[in-house]
Amino acid sequence: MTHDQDDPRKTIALIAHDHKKAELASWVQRHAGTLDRHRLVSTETTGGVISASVSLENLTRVKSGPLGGDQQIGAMIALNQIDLLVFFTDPMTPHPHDVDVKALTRLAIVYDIPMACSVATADLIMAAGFL
Ligand SMILES: O=C(CO)COP(=O)(O)O
Repeated sequence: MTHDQDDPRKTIALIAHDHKKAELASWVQRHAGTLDRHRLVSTETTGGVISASVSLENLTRVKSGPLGGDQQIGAMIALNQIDLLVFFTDPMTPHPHDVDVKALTRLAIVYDIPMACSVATADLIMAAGFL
């Protein structure tokens, strides 16, 4: 995904662990009008669940998280191509790709981009008028 400096749209990464995908899909549904004015990028399975519940013009998908998708999004953050990370993590379930999850959230902090790991924080970012 290219990042055109003259394009006023932001790029938002949307990711959720399996037990949080429904929550993310309903959050996206609630904010679809605003979100779809921007570029959206999602890991494969998350993007599928979102697309099944809400139709979005601007959603592209990278690989599934455990197959490298989290690292793809992390690389985009390192290239300054992501403005907001909405990543609903599941703190109750172990994940085989936990190191990738940690690397992704770490890079969001390193590059100081807003990151929401829960509905409450994601709602606050929307209420702040960030998008
Ligand atoms: O595993 C993920 C985040 O760590 C998300 O990947 P999927 O959207 O493919 O399930």
